[in-house]
Amino acid sequence: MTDDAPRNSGTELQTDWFDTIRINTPAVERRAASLPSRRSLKKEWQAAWLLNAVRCMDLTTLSGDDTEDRVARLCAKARQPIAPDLLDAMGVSGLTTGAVCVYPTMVAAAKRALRGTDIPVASVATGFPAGLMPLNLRLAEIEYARDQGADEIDIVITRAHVLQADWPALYDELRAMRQACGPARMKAILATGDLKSLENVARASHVAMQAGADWIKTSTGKEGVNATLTVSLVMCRAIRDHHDRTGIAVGFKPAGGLKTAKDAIAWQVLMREELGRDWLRPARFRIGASSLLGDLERQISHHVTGRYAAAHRLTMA
Ligand SMILES: O=C[C@H](O)COP(=O)(O)O
Repeated sequence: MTDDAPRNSGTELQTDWFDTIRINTPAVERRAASLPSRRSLKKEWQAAWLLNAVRCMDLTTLSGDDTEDRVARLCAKARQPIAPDLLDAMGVSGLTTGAVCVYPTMVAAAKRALRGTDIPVASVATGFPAGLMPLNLRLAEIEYARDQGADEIDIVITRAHVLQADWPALYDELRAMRQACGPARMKAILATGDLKSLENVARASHVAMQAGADWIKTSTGKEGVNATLTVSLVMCRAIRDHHDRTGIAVGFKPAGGLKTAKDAIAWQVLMREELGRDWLRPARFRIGASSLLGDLERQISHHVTGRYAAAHRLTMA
């Protein structure tokens, strides 16, 4: 999969774009809650959205007991996420996931396992998930992952800069990370569950985009609260505002807790309603998930065969 979105070269820090932002939290929460039911998808349309969720997925393993064998199995799944007979029945071929996402020391194994495909390898870095390491070491970790062959780097921001409203510190740090990424694209993980308010989510989103993040991502998956439709709505509106001001299209990645096909549909409805069809492509939308693929397979199998396949029939992620 070639990523056709131009890089986000960033802008100067522009705090006036967000420092007076106020968010009507109840209204945002009501809008977010309405999203899952906003589109009653007909059967064949629902199957198309399920397939789209697969091609936009960063198939992820970020566990302390990860091994090269597990990464190789994950990559085999990324190459063929849905059984060929099911795809044939739908007239689809060549479906892969959007990327594979691993720890830096697993990047080389992932690159080997994906040889011959154009599936990108994403690597977390910068002291994932807390990010509390000296900056020089965080930058070195980015460089290590890049040199191992990572095509995308998922960095984590320093939450304290947001909680203390130290926007220059956050911007400068993200600029340095963007520089360390070199040719690799940068996703900025905002760890929204740690940011205390929706205003802070919006502000951190703007600073990350101004600093040159190619995507903004909700969560590491390790916070107490990870991706929600409410924070995702706020981030998508920030993306839209940034695009209106600059013409730069920054991508969005919800991560952490997306487990079911219903989740995958709900977030795609959000993207369609808030940002439009162009944001339903892997270049601008990724779902960070370690177990979502299993339910997508089940639902796709049900769409094709009319029954739920037994677990052993599906090579779950
Ligand atoms: O993107 C990375 C997340 O850790 C995935 O979270 P999950 O394991 O809840 O799917």
